[in-house]
Order: sequence, then structure tokens, then C-alpha cells
Amino acid sequence: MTLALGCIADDYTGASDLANTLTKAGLRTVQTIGVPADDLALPEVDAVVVSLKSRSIPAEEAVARSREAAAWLTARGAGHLLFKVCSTFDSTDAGNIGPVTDALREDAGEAIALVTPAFPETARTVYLGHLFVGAVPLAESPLKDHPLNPMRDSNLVRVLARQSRAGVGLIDLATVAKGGDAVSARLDALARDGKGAAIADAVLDRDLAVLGAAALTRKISTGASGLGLGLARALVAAGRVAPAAADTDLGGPIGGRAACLAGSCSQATLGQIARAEAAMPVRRLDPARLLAGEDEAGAALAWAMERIGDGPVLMASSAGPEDVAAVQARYGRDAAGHAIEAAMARIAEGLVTHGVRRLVVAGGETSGAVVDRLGLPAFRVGPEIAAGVPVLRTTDRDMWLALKSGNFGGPDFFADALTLMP
Ligand SMILES: Nc1ncnc2c1ncn2[C@@H]1O[C@H](COP(=O)(O)OP(=O)(O)O)[C@@H](O)[C@H]1O
Ligand SMILES: O=C(O)[C@H](O)C(=O)COP(=O)(O)O
Repeated sequence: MTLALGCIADDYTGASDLANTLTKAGLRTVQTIGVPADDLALPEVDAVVVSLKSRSIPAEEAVARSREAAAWLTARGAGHLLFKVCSTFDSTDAGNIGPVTDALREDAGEAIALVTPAFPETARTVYLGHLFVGAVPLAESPLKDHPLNPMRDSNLVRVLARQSRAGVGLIDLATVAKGGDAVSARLDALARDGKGAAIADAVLDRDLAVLGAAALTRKISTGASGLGLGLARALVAAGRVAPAAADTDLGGPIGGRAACLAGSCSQATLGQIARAEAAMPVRRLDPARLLAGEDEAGAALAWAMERIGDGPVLMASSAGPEDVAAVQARYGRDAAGHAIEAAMARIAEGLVTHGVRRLVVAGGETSGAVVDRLGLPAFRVGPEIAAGVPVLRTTDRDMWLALKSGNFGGPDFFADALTLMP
């Protein structure tokens, strides 16, 4: 198997989002969990998306894991590596987008990497290096209150420069509008000026096609699913991939019990939880009790067992910015985050032990903890539930999952997801 495209995603929902985008663009794609074992049996695919839980870990660990993934993908012929990051550039001044991009670029022998989180399909656009979420700049969006990576600077040239060894330049929209050759020339000029990365503007899908073609002339790039779309279209246009119809027939019904877990505190997820209360029993975990050592996970699991035979249930730790801040102030941001993720993972394990075969998880870090606890090795990509969120089918057992990026999905996402998991 010779891969056309190798992708390294810094969280599991982002990996799922990218796998969905590549599949829709005609690339036969599989999502793996962690750096795959050398003997992992994979179907004939054009692209592999390696999911890492590396977005919020120490930079040196993120670099090491990403390098392992890059080596695995390169050994299977990947002609280009995309480091998949969040469309809202979730990161801190300690990394990890800059350190990982620097390392992959240097390992590939490239002087500069094209970087863009633009994903117009989900209203992420970049203009003069500033990231917009819908109609507002990133720093004025709900992402300013993210529990782990609060984004309080919309200027991505500044943001990336603060976490990178090499300088960061800009490829403005006027240059992108001139086409791929102009973008490549700008990259070369910035490299001569000592820059190691360039934030590229993109407002429309056609800008992504230009950036994908330009990125493909080099060995690595960094971006969100929008750049993945551009790369996929460039691979098809260059005849390096024969587009395949998305294989949304992933085998027969699985049935079984169904459950939803939410650890995301995004504005979108909070609204989706509220709407779910009309469709299924909802239990809200008490983070303070959990962090004080009470068996909140055990109580939630017992609550679920009493109800799950009658239909799907939802358990959520999610809360608004003020409540999250209060918990973090008392217990610490990382300690609170990890403890709640671990509780969600324990609940998920208990649910699967008691017959759940259809599981919806909201939140990137939350999904990582759950999938790792379940020991799932890989997924095949199914129908799209909402922009950026597909149904996934496990490769090693009969289970449906949906790993929802915190900010994605419509108001009735949880119910919508379950209807696509027969
Ligand atoms: N009520 C809460 N208070 C503090 N932290 C929370 C709460 N609920 C969830 N968290 C933590 O917030 C983080 C949410 O991150 P993630 O799951 O990636 O969601 P998103 O996809 O929205 O970024 C996780 O570390 C989770 O454990
Ligand atoms: O927004 C994106 O590009 C991805 O779907 C993603 O990385 C989301 O991360 P989250 O932590 O699930 O919000």
C-alpha cells in the first residue's frame, strides 16, 4: 500500500473531522488511533489519519509522538504529511502547533511550511492572518473561554510566532487570489527571509484549492480540514488519486444500547445538551464532587443502567465559563481536566461492558480519553452527521461511534447522530 496522503491529527475529533473531509473529497481514508502497530491490517486506502491525543500535552511529548506517526506514514509511502490542528488553532504559547510544525518541517528537509486553519464550511476564515469564527474574530468568540486552550489573540502570525523557533510570515488573500505559483513564490521569498512557517489567508473553498496545490509541492503542511480538502482536490486534479465514491455502506445494522457523553464546554455543546433533554434522560455530573473524590462516575453509571434499556441516555460534565473557571481555580486547570476526562472514560467502559454499541462523545480531549480506555485501534468513516462529524465504525468489533468536535454539529446533534447508527 502506498499512501498519497499521511495525516497526523492532534486530537481524535479533529482526526475524525479530517477523515470525513477526505472521504467526501474522494480519498479512501481510514482513521487510526495512536501510531499504528507495524502489523495493523489496513484496507487499500489513499490516506491515513493518525489520531494523537497531543494537543494539550507537553510540547516535547507532542513532537516525539508526531515524529513517530510521521515515520509510520512515510514508511508507507506518504508523499505529503498534513499536521492536522484545530480550525480554531487551539494551542497556547507553549505550543504545540509551532513545535510540531518546526520538527516535521526540519525532518522533511523543508525550509518553510504553509499553515492555515481556514475551514469555510464551518465558518472558519483567515484574512490578513486573522482568524474569524463566523462573523467575529477568534479572540471575541466563545473560544476565548476554552477550558484548556483559551484563544485570546486573533492574529495567528503573532500566535504561531510565540510558539515557534523559526519566524512566521503571511501569505495574504491577494497573493492567494493570484494562484498556486504566486503562493509558492511567496513561500520561497519568506524562506529566504528566514521564516519557517507562513500563515495563509483563505476565505472561500477556492482559496483552499489554491493552497492545497501549493502545499502539495512540498512535503509537509499544517492546517485544519480545509487544507485537507485543498490537498485532496489537488491530489485528484494531479491524477495521483482516482476519486472513489464515499463508502458509506459500512456493513449491516449493529443495534444494541446507545449512550452519549459530553465533556466539551463549548457553547455549541451546551446548547446541544439542553436540546437533548427533550429527547433522552440527561444527567449532569458534579465536577466538584468528582474532584473531591466522590464516586461521581459510579453514580452516573448506575443512573444510566437504570434507564439505558428503555433508550439512549446522555451524561455531561459540561458547564459554562464561570463554572469551569471556579472548578479550575479550586483544583487546577490540568488536574480538573484530566480527572473529568478519566471519569468520562470510566463511564464509557462501563457502558460498553453493559451492552452499549452506539456511543456519541462530545469533545476532543474527552473523545481521546474514552477511545483510549476502550482500546479502539481504528475506524472506518461513515455518513456525515453534521459538517466535520461523521459516523465511525470500529474495525476490531461491532460498534458505532461519533466523536464530535466541541464546536461542531447542529442543535439536535445527539439525536441526529443516533439516527445514523442503526
Ligand atoms: N465542568 C467542567 N469544569 C472544568 N473542566 C471541565 C468541565 N467539563 C469538562 N471539562 C474539561 O474541559 C476539557 C474539554 O475539552 P474537550 O473535550 O477537548 O472539548 P472541546 O472539543 O470543546 O475542546 C476537558 O479536559 C474536560 O475534562
Ligand atoms: O475544529 C476542528 O478543526 C476540529 O474538528 C478540531 O480539532 C476540534 O477540536 P475539539 O477539541 O473537538 O473542539
